[in-house]
Amino acid sequence: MAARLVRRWCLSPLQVVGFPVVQLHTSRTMRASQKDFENAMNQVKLLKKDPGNEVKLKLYALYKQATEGPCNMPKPGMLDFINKAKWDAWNAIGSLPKETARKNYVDLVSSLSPSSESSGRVDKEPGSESVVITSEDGITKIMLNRPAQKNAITIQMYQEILSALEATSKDDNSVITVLTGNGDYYSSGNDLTNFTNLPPGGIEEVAKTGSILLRDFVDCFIDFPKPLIAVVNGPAVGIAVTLLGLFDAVYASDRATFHTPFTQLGQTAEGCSSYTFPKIMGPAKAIEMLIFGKKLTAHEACAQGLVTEVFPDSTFQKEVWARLKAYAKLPPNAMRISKELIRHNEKEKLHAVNAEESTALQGRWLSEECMNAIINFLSRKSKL
Ligand SMILES: CCCCC/C=C/CC(=O)SCCNC(=O)CCNC(=O)[C@H](O)C(C)(C)COP(=O)(O)OP(=O)(O)OC[C@H]1O[C@@H](n2cnc3c(N)ncnc32)[C@H](O)[C@@H]1OP(=O)(O)O
Repeated sequence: MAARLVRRWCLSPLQVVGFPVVQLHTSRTMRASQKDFENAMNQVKLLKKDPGNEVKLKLYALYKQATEGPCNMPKPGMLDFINKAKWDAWNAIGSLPKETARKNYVDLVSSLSPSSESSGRVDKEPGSESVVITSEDGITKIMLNRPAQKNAITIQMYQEILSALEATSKDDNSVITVLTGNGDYYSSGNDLTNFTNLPPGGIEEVAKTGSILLRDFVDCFIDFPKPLIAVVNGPAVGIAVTLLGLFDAVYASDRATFHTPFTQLGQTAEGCSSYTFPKIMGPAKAIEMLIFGKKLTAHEACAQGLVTEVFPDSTFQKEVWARLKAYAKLPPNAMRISKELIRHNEKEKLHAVNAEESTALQGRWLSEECMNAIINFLSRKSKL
């Protein structure tokens, strides 16, 4: 769903909002600035990189102000996420004169033009896939690969990770499996735009299918039969943190942080963390994280038992991969049977917890608290 949203924006923000270009040819007396405005609109279509939702909302708002004046449209409903974010952006401009809006639009587009694009941030993506799966020396590496979006997990990525885990659990050449992130983040958790592209069944359908996918996804971690290691290369948020309670070892860079801002998002714990976190760190510390959204440093998470070991960022990759290569040479069947012995008594409980958490979230995703939080994120009124 997120990919679809981005693709829609990438075509052109103006195509998304459905404006016919001819609408702009209005007055001969405004031709000079009108021409700049039209050129700017064409430049937007030629942008090589998606400028991001915040900029696109600004462009949209300035475009509307420049062509129609102040926003006097009725406010879209709560569930109409995208139109509500656009309405908010346009309405926030107030009574800015049309000509100023036109000039601001032209200036903003020029700051995004190809020359400034080339001096901007470059994504270091080794491939275009959002999840990259590689196998070497008995190690299957599942790497989240959306560094520009802080490795936020889209619906498609959940499905790809799930399929990769299923395949690697049956692959005799794969001894240990690693989940990691490309770029500065491990993962910013669930992609918040997963909830914004509404199917015909509306938000209820999104919540229902999301809850089923979440349950299947987490079940796969509960049942994974071989050693599962998290290589936490940077900050982790939401589901990227909670799942760690189901891993067999968690190695973290000292740059990593661990944040579960569920309450702030109007949401509740998932990934079995309502059970694993109190068990790992005791209820008092688990509640600080899962209810109050306290962010832990890597060393704090290690002291609480969520992280196995912390490494200096400068040597993190080298040290961790050297260790994992050695572990992958250990007898695989002995490791698998030991894991089964350690984990099997908990499995039934974990599946029941996962089912409960997924059902609770289905309800949360329909709540006003959650919708407001997502709208706020999309319109960038607040950051965590
Ligand atoms: C099947 C469904 C299962 C659902 C399971 C439910 C899980 C619950 C959770 O995981 S809750 C956690 C959700 N995550 C968040 O709330 C994090 C939101 N992101 C942020 O707060 C910030 O982006 C940040 C703190 C992670 C990083 O801030 P920073 O200022 O360093 O960077 P930017 O904000 O500019 O981010 C760069 C671009 O990345 C996009 N992005 C980052 N995280 C997400 C995300 N979780 N969802 C969607 N998009 C995300 C961000 O929008 C920027 O994109 P842009 O350049 O296009 O604006």
